Formats: sequence, C-alpha cells, structure tokens
Amino acid sequence: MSGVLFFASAAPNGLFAGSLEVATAARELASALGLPVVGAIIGHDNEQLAKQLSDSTGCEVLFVDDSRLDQYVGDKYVAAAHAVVDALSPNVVLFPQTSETNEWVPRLAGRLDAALVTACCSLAVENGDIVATKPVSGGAARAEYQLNRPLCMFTVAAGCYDPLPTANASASVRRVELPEAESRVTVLETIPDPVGTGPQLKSAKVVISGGLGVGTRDNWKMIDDAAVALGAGVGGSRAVVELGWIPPSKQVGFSGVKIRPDVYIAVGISGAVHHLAGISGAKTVVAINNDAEANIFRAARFGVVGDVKEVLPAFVERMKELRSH
Ligand SMILES: Cc1cc2nc3c(=O)[nH]c(=O)nc-3n(C[C@H](O)[C@H](O)[C@H](O)COP(=O)(O)OP(=O)(O)OC[C@H]3O[C@@H](n4cnc5c(N)ncnc54)[C@H](O)[C@@H]3O)c2cc1C
Repeated sequence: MSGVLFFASAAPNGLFAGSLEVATAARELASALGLPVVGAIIGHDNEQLAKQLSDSTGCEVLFVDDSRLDQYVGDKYVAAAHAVVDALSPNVVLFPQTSETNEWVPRLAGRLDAALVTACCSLAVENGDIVATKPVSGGAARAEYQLNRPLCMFTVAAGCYDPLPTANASASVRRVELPEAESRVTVLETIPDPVGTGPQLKSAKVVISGGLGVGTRDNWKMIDDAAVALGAGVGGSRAVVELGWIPPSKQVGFSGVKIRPDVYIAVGISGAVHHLAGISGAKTVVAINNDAEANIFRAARFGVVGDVKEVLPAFVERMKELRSH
C-alpha cells in the first residue's frame, strides 16, 4: 500500500477521544494526496475496539491483539507498530499525541528511518508536499515543517481536529501478529490517576480550572465543589501542578492537555500564553481574577474582577439557581 495509516489508542471505556481526531487528520491528508487511508490499533482484547474503529471511520483497520500488550511497555508497542507498518508499507503515519506515543513513536521513527514531527496542530498539502505546523518557543510562534524521507510520521496534538463523524460504513478488520519483542522494562505496579470521579477533562463539556490565585491547597476544595455542582471536569495551570495540588494529567496548556469544552471557567489563572495554548478551542471562556489587567480577560467572553473566595461560591450558587428553573 502507498497510503496514509493512522493509529488509534484505547482508553478505559473504549476508544481514546483523540483517535477520531487523528482519523479526521488522516482522512483530510489522504484525500489531498489522493491516497487510501487505513486505521490501526494495538493492545490486548481489542478486536471489538478495532471493529468499532472500522464502523466509526469506514476504514479498514489492522489490529495487534496480544496478552503481552496488556500493560503498556514502550518496547512492545514499537514492535507491534513496526509489524503493522511492515504489513502495509504506508508513506505517511499519524498517531494521537499522548504520554505513551511521546515515548514510543520517536523510537519507532528511529527504527524505520522515518522523519517525524511531534505535537502537530495542522497538516496540509502544498504542491504535493505535506506541511506540518506546530507551536514552538512555548507557544509564542508557529513553525512549519516539510519532511524529506520516504516515510513521514506525525503525532497530532489533541483538540486540533474535530472527531471524524461516524461513517456507519464498516470495512474489514485484519489481525497482525506481534513478533518476538524483547523488553528491558518490567511493570511492577500500576497507580491509577487519583482524580477520576467527575467528567473526564478531555471530554467534559464544562471545565473549571484553578491557578495560583486559588491561594492554597485547602482552598482547592472550592474548585472541586464547584466542579461537582456544575457537572464539570477539573483542570489547572502548570503552577498548581508543580505545587502538587492536582496531578500532571490535569494540567491544561501547551505542555499539558489541550481541550475544547463548550465552557471553560478559569479561576485565579493569569492567562499566560502557555496556558491559553490549551484552550484555544474552547467555545466560551469565563474568567475570575482579582487583577483587571490579567491576560486571561483577553481570551474571556465573560469576566469577573474579584476575589476567588467571594466570587466563585456566589457564581456556583447562581448557576445552580438558573439550572433548577
Ligand atoms: C515551556 C513552558 C511550557 C508551559 N506550559 C504550561 C502549560 O501547559 N500550562 C500552564 O498553565 N502553564 C504552562 N507554563 C507556565 C506558564 O507560563 C505560567 O507560568 C502559568 O500558567 C501560570 O500559572 P497561574 O496562572 O496559575 O499563576 P500566575 O501567573 O501566578 O497567576 C495567578 C493569577 O491569580 C490571580 N489571583 C491572585 N489571587 C487571587 C484571588 N484571591 N482571587 C482571584 N484571582 C487571584 C492573579 O491576579 C494572577 O492573575 C509553561 C511555561 C513554559 C516556559
């Protein structure tokens, strides 16, 4: 095959949301290049997921299903993806950008002598060449890359493409065997993400995020309580992640998660360019900050200048009242 291959990822309850965003990027690229598009997924007990991916995208899907892939280990994912690429011989391969693909995709690219651009926010075709765009210099500038190898790979940052609309046109799924995969890594223990009860940050329609302006770790309860009252996902700035108030998986921004909720409520967040890079796709931004000059107000449609401790509880009460009518 000469074509575009995209890899999907699994999440605890099905497909990782970014999988269908990458499918959109792959479909657009394949159509601009006049090439076919095929999907792939790696894991264990994932034949149903492969079928789901095929039903959603209408693409043929290759899957590697092996008990040795039950727990994530980079070496084994490299071996599995290598087997899929060998089975197809694509000229372009796309992956969702996740903490796992950040680890194993560069190793796969090295092994296959492929050119790779990570964390792309758009892929276009100009005069027959693929041009990948990504933020650089902490999000202050955008760089364009044109690759010069027969095999080109890209990881696609979350939130940059809309998920591919469901095709309802199932194609075939095909199993690829995992070859012998030596690994120097043994998983001793898996520690689940400690903050995981509310809506997931990436898929929540409403997200409330706190920054240093929340004041103390104890005050963070205000954010959690507001999230429960509003049915919102919880996020935060890098500053509060560094203080250990929330886990790194909840960091919103350039080096954290990029999200596209309907409503993003930024509480005590200054609106640094690195933070705003994570919410450029949010439909409506609401900001609470005691500094009227804070940069977050430039990105906000609604803003309240005031102390978090006074404004947030009143805001939540009012939201509850409005919702009860
Ligand atoms: C390469 C790089 C990558 C980065 N990636 C990220 C990223 O992914 N995500 C991210 O968030 N940051 C990132 N940063 C850090 C970023 O530049 C900022 O330092 C960070 O976002 C600031 O966090 P903050 O808004 O919580 O804190 P601050 O900038 O300190 O802002 C706190 C805000 O709270 C307000 N405030 C204070 N007290 C109150 C009160 N009582 N009531 C109401 N408001 C109050 C203040 O007016 C201020 O605006 C990155 C930096 C670099 C260099």
